[in-house]
Amino acid sequence: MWRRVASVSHFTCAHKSIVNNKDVCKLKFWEAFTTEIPRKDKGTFQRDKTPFITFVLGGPGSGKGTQCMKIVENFGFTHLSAGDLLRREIAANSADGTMILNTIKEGKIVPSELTIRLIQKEMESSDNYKFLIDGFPRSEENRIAFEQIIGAEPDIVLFFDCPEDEMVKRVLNRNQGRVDDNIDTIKKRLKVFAALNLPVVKYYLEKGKLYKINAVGTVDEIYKQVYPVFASFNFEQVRA
Ligand SMILES: Nc1ncnc2c1ncn2[C@@H]1O[C@H](COP(=O)(O)OP(=O)(O)O)[C@@H](O)[C@H]1O
Ligand SMILES: Nc1ccn([C@@H]2O[C@H](COP(=O)(O)OP(=O)(O)O)[C@@H](O)[C@H]2O)c(=O)n1
Ligand SMILES: [Mg+2]
Repeated sequence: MWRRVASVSHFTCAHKSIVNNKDVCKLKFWEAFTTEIPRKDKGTFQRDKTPFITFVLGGPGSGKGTQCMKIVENFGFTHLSAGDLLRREIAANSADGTMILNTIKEGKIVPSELTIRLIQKEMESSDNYKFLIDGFPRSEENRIAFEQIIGAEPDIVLFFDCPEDEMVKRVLNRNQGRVDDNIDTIKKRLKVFAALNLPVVKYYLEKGKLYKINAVGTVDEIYKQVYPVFASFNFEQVRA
């Protein structure tokens, strides 16, 4: 039913980045990573165990998590939401739990090393090689620290472009009991998004890795823009 569309909104041949990631495979993290992970894909996508990393960016309520669930369902990615990993630390009363809670309440960014450690742990314990890293990097500092600690860059970056009033409406209706889904914190998060996250979006636009998605419309309408991005890589489809 789905067909690859010719006008995928990207700014370069995203396959080009595969070459980049083969280079970073020489780094320590990926050496350990790739030797431990058996290939499960049978598709035409040839990466020889090299991780395929997608960063998923967008303001609060732009629909990142919702679209990630659909990508997981269709293309068998492992979804790592930075926010969910941080909230799990709070729920587990970990040593950093209180600091994370206070940071999230203020709509600020948790120190990069901590968030990256959580992401790295999940990646290393996964037997998948396809990752959606949702809500990360939230700042240039996040981005640079990931490159330094993990030694890799994303293959592609999705950016869900959504007007502020729509994001506010969605967050206020989210009803997940989150401490940051109130109007005061949302205002702070939107400011942080504009000041710290949009420069990251610009960086990946200039690098030719960005796929800008119009995040206004129904979930299915938005996914019709997302699907062809992944279909173009010929991953084995879990469900059509
Ligand atoms: N296209 C859409 N139209 C209306 N509501 C949406 C849409 N996509 C997601 N939502 C709802 O908006 C809220 C925020 O979505 P979510 O995926 O959690 O966004 P994010 O992870 O970017 O903060 C959720 O309640 C979700 O069900
Ligand atoms: N890379 C990240 C991601 C989230 N966070 C914190 O976690 C909060 C919630 O992130 P989230 O990704 O779950 O939020 P949504 O964009 O999904 O609404 C952010 O507002 C930050 O306070 C962070 O500090 N660093
Ligand atoms: Mg989310």
